Amino acid sequence: LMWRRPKAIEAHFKRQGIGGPPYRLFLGNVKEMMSLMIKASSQPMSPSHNILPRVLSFYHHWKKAYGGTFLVWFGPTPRLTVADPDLIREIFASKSEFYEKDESHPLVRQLEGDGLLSLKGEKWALHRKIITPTFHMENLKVLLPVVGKSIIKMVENWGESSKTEIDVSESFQRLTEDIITRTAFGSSYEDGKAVFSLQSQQMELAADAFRKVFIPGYRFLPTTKNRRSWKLNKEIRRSLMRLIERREKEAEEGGVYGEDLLGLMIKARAEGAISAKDIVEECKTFFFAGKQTTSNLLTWAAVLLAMHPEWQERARAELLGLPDPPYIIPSKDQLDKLKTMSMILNEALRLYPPAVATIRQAKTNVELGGYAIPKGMELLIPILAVHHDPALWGPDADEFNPSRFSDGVARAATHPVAFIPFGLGARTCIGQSLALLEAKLVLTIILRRFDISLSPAYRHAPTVLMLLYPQHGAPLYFRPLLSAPTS
Ligand code: HEM
Repeated sequence: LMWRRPKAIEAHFKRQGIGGPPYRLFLGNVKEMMSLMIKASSQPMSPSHNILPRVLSFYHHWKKAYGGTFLVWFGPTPRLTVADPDLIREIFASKSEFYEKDESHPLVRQLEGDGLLSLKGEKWALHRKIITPTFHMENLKVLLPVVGKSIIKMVENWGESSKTEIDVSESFQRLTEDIITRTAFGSSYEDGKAVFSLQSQQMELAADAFRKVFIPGYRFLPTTKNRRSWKLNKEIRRSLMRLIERREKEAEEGGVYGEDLLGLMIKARAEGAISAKDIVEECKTFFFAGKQTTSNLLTWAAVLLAMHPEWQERARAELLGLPDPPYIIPSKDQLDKLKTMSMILNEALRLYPPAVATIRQAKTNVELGGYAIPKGMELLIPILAVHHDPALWGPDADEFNPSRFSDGVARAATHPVAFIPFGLGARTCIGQSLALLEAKLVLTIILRRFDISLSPAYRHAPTVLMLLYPQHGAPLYFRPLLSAPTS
């Protein structure tokens, strides 16, 4: 009980040499955090990659006074920030049995679904086991030609005038939505598309509500938007249930369930392992976890290539090694060999990680790198801050330099756990290889056809609303290359 009292918690950590901004009644440090954030996002920044002060302004601000590990109050909830890679390794990997996911905000929960991202314990382990084969290499391989076609369709009318301005953050969202639909629903792509289009509307409503999260009780008011959201939810559930039943019948008749997410889960349901509601929630989770993350990576990668033409040239030069004719969609093996492309994507993930932070909760009293952490304590891992730390990455930490990855990910920094865009350990991102393969394919197809540059309308303003995204969009110019493939 003692841990519930702010002064006692502050004293507990003070004794261990950990400070932080002082607790204030009810709001904790939320007021200061909000004003730091509002100030940081009130205007675009210079086109530099030193984005920590703008994106995680509270961490940047208090780190100067209290060091990298400090106590901060999200209202009545204390969180300990942990940016030391040795401690991060303990939390995610070597002592992960002492930590679990935190309870997410009900609005976030509604967005992300009650699936793999938030499940705990045995239920999580079971679902992870059922779902993992969705991402087996064989499945990804057959996905590539189909995905390649959607990408080519996307860029088909980009080069109509000599300079076409495209807001890539929107185009990439539509594309990743298409890809995640194929991964999740396989042969039922068309029906899946209808479900995910409802889910997309639902996400927009929830994101809107999320912005108003500081109005207590807001989501319980029967406002027009909330009523729409309830209706959407019901519709999503109903159409998914219909789809599940149809696929079940097909499987009974044909004997195959399919290796897509839906097929694997329907099989598990037939074996009595999971319920229909579990399937609905996992579909939501996939949509949430797979769509925005990957489209944000693609957006920042395209912006970085536009800002750094010398790396654009190097990436394009590497593509000359792919077999002719260039409009044939490259295979997984060919994409795996694109070393410069991998380095560029890693550097994009380092400087602009779509997931800027994550949280864990101590399941028991536990010792973390010499600190005594009380049961229930929340730990905030500021992924973005770790990725920008000069102590790990050197004095050029804020510069775009893909070469730092030339000897592999583990050797890019002074510590192998300095690079964690997909998390680490048992709860590492399940979609990592899909995301990277997808990103490589998209960039390959684009770089072969276009020169990318910033539109004069582009304003550099990375910001965070759950994920890292460009506050004012990402308008870029795509100039067709003379030798671009014609098909
Ligand atoms: C560039 C793209 C992506 C990034 C940066 C990313 C990032 C992450 C991170 C950091 C985590 C760990 C969260 C934590 O430890 O608290 C995670 C977990 C997860 N990701 Fe991704 N992700 C990406 C793409 C995808 C895709 C394409 C999918 C699905 C198709 C996906 C599905 C998931 C799921 C289901 C989990 C939870 C895994 C578990 O707890 O067992 N992600 N992701």
